Amino acid sequence: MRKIEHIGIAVKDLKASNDLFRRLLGKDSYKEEEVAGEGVLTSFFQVGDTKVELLEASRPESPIAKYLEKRSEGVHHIAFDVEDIHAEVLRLKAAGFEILNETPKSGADNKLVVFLHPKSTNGVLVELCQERN
Ligand SMILES: CC[C@H](C(=O)O)C(=O)SCCNC(=O)CCNC(=O)[C@H](O)C(C)(C)COP(=O)(O)OP(=O)(O)OC[C@H]1O[C@@H](n2cnc3c(N)ncnc32)[C@H](O)[C@@H]1OP(=O)(O)O
Ligand SMILES: [Co+2]
Repeated sequence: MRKIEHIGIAVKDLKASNDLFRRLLGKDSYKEEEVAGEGVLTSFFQVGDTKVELLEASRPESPIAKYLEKRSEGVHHIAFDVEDIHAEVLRLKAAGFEILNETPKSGADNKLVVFLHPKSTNGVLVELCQERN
């Protein structure tokens, strides 16, 4: 794990939350991107060498929709930047962590991503991100 790549925040209304974070951070989002496979609309703010990722559900069965059915808006996951996502999956699996998708899938912002189940990570949903070449 090289650094925290982003903090994912589940929101109900991406436009309203973009405005709020623009006022909070004093800067605009640098990218909005839909990840259809994940059922999310994302918006990214650069903060030093890490990012805030706002996430709105793009369809009812999205993990974000399910999350918001049970909870209020807020921090949804922590993403770590890794150099070799395949090696990290093997390392973490051997260390006893539950990997939700052993085969990396396409994420936002030109990444390959893997998620770990929060029950094996102290209740925090963890995402691994590797920059696509
Ligand atoms: C990839 C695009 C983008 C990017 O960065 O590039 C993203 O970040 S997309 C983010 C959205 N996608 C995901 O979150 C994918 C991984 N998530 C999942 O597979 C599910 O959400 C899962 C397995 C974490 C939970 O799904 P499930 O259907 O099991 O939901 P439950 O409500 O039944 O929860 C079971 C259990 O887990 C706890 N939980 C659920 N979500 C979270 C969370 N975000 N953080 C911490 N804990 C979470 C929930 O409280 C339940 O615990 P329990 O003790 O049983 O109540
Ligand atoms: Co994320």
